Amino acid sequence: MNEAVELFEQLEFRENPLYEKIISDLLENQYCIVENFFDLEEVAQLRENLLEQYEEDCFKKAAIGNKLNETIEKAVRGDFILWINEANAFEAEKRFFSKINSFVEYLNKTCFLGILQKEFHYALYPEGTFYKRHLDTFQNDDRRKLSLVCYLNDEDWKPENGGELVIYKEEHGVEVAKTIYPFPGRVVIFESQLLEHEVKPVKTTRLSITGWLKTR
Ligand SMILES: O=C(O)CCC(=O)C(=O)O
Ligand SMILES: [Fe+2]
Repeated sequence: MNEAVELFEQLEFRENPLYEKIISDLLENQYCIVENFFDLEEVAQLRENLLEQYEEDCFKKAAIGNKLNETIEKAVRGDFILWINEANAFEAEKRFFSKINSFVEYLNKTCFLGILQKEFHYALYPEGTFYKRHLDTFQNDDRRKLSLVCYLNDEDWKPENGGELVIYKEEHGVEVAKTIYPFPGRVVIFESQLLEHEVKPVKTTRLSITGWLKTR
């Protein structure tokens, strides 16, 4: 790289307190909860996009495993998903990706994680559905490094609605369960290959975007 450009890039780098907090939480706990990563206006627009496409029948029953190993298994997960294509994204989705991309760029500058790819899908859990305890990595694919879940529920979403995310992790040799409610605007980030987790049965339709930051 040209020296002037390199110097400019160094000068341009600004420490971001929010991203630094996420990174230190991830290093310490393997997961991190970020409140208001998206504001309620952004959440409302993404929710609208989700529901419109759901009503147009664009969603499909989520499967277990990747495309080489696809089995629909209602006993394991009951959500419906739609992959989001960044190349022909709606306005709200473009803003979503620009926030995600800025975070990824920061990660790559500061953590050498080598995130080169990402994939995100909308998810809708109808009443009565759940996702049993699992790890977000497939037998034939270990490229997923970080899982991100962005909740798109309504502002008046209540804990009685169920659908908590429970993350299982080891602390001082014992397993502890961390219960995380899907409040709107909240984003949960965790190490895809390390932390098992589940979605408890949902009592009211539960909306989210889930995605993975991947190497290669
Ligand atoms: O929606 C959540 O809280 C977690 C979803 C999940 O574990 C997954 O899609 O792999
Ligand atoms: Fe998962």
